Amino acid sequence: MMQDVWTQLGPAIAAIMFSWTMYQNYFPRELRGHIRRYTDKLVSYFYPYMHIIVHEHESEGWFKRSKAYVAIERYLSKNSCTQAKRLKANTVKDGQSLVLTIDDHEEITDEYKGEKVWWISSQQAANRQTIALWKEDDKRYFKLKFHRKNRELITDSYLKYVLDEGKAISVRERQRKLYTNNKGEGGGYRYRRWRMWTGVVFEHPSTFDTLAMDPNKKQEIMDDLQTFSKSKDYYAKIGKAWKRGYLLYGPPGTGKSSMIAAMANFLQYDVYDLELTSVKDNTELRKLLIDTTSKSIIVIEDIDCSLDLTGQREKNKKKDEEDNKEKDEKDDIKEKIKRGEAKEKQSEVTLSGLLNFIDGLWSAIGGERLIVFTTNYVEKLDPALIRRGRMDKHIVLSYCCFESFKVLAHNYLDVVDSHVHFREIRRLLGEVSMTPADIAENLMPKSSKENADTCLERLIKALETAKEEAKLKAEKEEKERAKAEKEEKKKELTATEEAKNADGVNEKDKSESNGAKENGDVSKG
Ligand SMILES: Nc1ncnc2c1ncn2[C@@H]1O[C@H](COP(=O)(O)OP(=O)(O)OP(=O)(O)O)[C@@H](O)[C@H]1O
Ligand SMILES: [Mg+2]
Repeated sequence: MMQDVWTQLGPAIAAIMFSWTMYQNYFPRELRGHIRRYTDKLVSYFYPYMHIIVHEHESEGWFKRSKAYVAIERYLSKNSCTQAKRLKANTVKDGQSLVLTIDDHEEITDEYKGEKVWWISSQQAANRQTIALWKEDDKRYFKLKFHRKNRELITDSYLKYVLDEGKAISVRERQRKLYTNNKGEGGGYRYRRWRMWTGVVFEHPSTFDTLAMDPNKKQEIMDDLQTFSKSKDYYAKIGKAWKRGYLLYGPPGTGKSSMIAAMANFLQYDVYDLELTSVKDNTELRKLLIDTTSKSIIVIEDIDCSLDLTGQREKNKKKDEEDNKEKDEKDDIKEKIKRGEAKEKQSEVTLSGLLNFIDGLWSAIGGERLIVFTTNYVEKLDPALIRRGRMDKHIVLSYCCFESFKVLAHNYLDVVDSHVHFREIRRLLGEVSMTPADIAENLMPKSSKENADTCLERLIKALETAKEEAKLKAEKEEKERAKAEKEEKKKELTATEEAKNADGVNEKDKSESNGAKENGDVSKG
């Protein structure tokens, strides 16, 4: 039976193929175009579906894959595993993981607002007859098929949704990087631009869960970050560049750097750690800014040490003074060169250059960026640098409170909620200041024999020692203060006595001179 069917079908197929070849070879091109147009029209009467094609490579920039194609590929990878029978694996994250997507000529179904659409992955064979310098690959494309009645839904919102989702998946799954700027020396512009930032894989394990701080404050920061990352339209509406400045300040070891890592992990951002002292001048600073990508945190640690900002400001004000100083410096450098001990040239970045970096016209390029400054001495910074709008949120990270300690005890020792030593620790933390870094060091088991009890006991001892030291220091300071006060009083007393004596002498001189005057007058009289 089956054999009969094939026997009849064989010649028919052969005839169709023959006619097709004849048609392709002998019909004039223009005529074929007309025929195609009319057949398409005819088909569209009976066939209610429409197609949109997205090519892998756009005509210009042949070597670069189309961003839309890549986004669609990522979007489809969500459904491909469950629907497609043949999958294609692409490596991402520098070869560390695979993204599965539909293979050529596979079809998967998607649903949007209750309407069905179909995605087909296809390829068009390359023109093998062309003589080219490189071997031309087959041209891949995605074909989106949908019902005519959904035309507006698909073109107005579905395509945007697919692209946004695809991009979001790429961002979520990308290998995040930690960049640092290179010293801008040597080479032409191209060379320097190529190597403006050097990146390594960002793998800091700090998260908001591991960060010890007041839970309410922590939640507030997380909410702030979350709101920022979702406020693209809002920022556009109020006419502000989509960026936010954070100033983190507090004593060393209170978690400023740890918080930056936690922020990056929370928002899935890259980190650009900017070493200001290596930046040659304001122009290079601007180039560095332009070279950063969206969804990133630009960090300047210890901003007070990076530049002599107050000095720079005064410099601007007192230009004459500066000119003289510069001359002296130049003479000094010449002298040093003579002696062969000239140091590397210092950064010429100025406060106004930095202010421009934070909120000048160029800062809006790229969007979705956090700028974070850290410092141990907030009072040293120029108010212009940290005013709201530049540094929108000021966060103080301070000594460890009991709530912060509980987070550390949980993380380091798996002690949840309570322990017999907690009362004592709570009392001591109320009396003495210790940084989370010091607390953490005491809580960390140093050998396999140590357990939660021994670590907490060590912490109590350390807190008691710190309390004793603080007491001794306070006593010493009090003594010094009393001594200084005493000396001050003594000085004041001597000064008043000297003044009194001087007054006495003056009075005497006065009366003597008056006496002489009177005598003179009398003698005159
Ligand atoms: N709030 C905190 N929560 C959890 N761990 C902390 C905290 N603060 C400090 N630590 C621990 O102490 C170490 C040092 O902290 P970190 O480098 O974040 O301090 P810092 O404030 O940046 O100090 P510096 O001002 O010296 O740069 C971290 O590796 C971390 O283990
Ligand atoms: Mg730090």
